[in-house]
Amino acid sequence: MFARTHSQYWKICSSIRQKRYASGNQTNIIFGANTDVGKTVITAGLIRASGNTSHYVKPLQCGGSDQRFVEKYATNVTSATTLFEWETPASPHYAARVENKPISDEQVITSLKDCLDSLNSPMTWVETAGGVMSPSSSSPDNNGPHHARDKELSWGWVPQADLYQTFSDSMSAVLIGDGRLGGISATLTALESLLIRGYNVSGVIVIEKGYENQKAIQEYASREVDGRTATSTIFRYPESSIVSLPELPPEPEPLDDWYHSEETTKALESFVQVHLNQAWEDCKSAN
Ligand SMILES: C[C@@H]1NC(=O)N[C@@H]1CCCCCC(=O)O
Repeated sequence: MFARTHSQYWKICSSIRQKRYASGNQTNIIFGANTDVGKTVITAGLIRASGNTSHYVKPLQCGGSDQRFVEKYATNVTSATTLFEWETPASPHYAARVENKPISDEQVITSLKDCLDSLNSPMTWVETAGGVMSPSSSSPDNNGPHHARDKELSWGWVPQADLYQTFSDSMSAVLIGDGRLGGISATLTALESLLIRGYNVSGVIVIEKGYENQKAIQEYASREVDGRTATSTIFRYPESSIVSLPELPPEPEPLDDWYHSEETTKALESFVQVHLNQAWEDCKSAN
């Protein structure tokens, strides 16, 4: 299943890799352990922490506008773009069907590639929609044997981890974990889904909700596997790879104080400066 998706876009992928490495640009892809875990809040925080030359891209948006949130809270963002949007706040495959607005895998990948080619920035942040295995947008053109399909309509889709797999070795992945009860399992499941697809996962960031989920994820990743710690096989810097952020204030309170707090600022700045940059070097040298 994965090999087919990969080979389908292989040519596009190679050209992306060559161009991105040649220009020294770094592209990060943000995945979530689930929807509503704080992907956009953290992406805006990472952009705030990464200086003045960051671009934000949201390929699929269903209801609301994460782009507007990023523009509001990360005022240093150089550009923010949404590629495809639907009004229905639901899974992209469902929103596409109910609004009769199909977008195929190929359209998403080609449009994202064109967008990345047009940006000349040291740092780009691509935010996925929902969780790692949440569906892509559906389309009658998504009709390969690997597409999940509705029998009557035949508008197929793939999990987003498969959709973006073509970028797995040209982007550095960051997983936003789930701080809720049940979030340890959701985060570890999402992490494994990314790793088996070959993504370079540079770290996991969790907004805590009173359950110390980050600690459990770090403990699990640090256990011994075949005489080595699991963390050392996944993350180069185990201590700084799995990061926790303080609980968010209750809605609709603004997030300015949360972003300005020492705990949030320090955690995100060190993640961007030390960890992500190193992860990116690793990603480059592996190619
Ligand atoms: C509704 C939200 N809007 C958006 O742009 N992303 C979210 C999509 C959530 C998809 C969840 C599908 C699932 O995994 O069940």
